[in-house]
Amino acid sequence: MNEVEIVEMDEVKRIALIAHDNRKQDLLDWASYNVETLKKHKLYATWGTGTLLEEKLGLEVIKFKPGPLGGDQEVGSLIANNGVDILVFFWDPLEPMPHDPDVKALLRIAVVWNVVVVSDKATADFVVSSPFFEKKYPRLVRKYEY
Ligand SMILES: O=C(CO)COP(=O)(O)O
Repeated sequence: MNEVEIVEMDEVKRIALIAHDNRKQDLLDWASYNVETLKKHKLYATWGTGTLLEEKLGLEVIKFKPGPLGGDQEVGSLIANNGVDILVFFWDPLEPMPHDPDVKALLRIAVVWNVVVVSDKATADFVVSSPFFEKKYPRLVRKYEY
């Protein structure tokens, strides 16, 4: 058995929000419906997504660079340093991107650290209505040797 440690998620979740251009409206619609809930949490986003969330919904967001210019990697770095509890990443399943390796790396590192990963509205609805969304949650993370 691999050794694991508990990394407690607080009541206030650290949520990274990212959407590819074809999915930005889907993310905006979901965030708009849940805006009062999202206001209670700490939000991060890549530049384009964060700007929309600020301008359209008035959310307070800590923004990273645009996704294709390193923003996805910045979010990945935050995950590796235990700075994210939930990654809401509405990625585009129908269009190849110049930064596909960054997208894959971000999705991969989120699984390495057992972060909650959301890629579509159905899962987003389940996650936001989970009792754990506003409660502490003992996240199990494998203890890696290095
Ligand atoms: O390309 C993205 C994620 O891979 C999204 O980037 P923006 O939020 O900066 O548009």
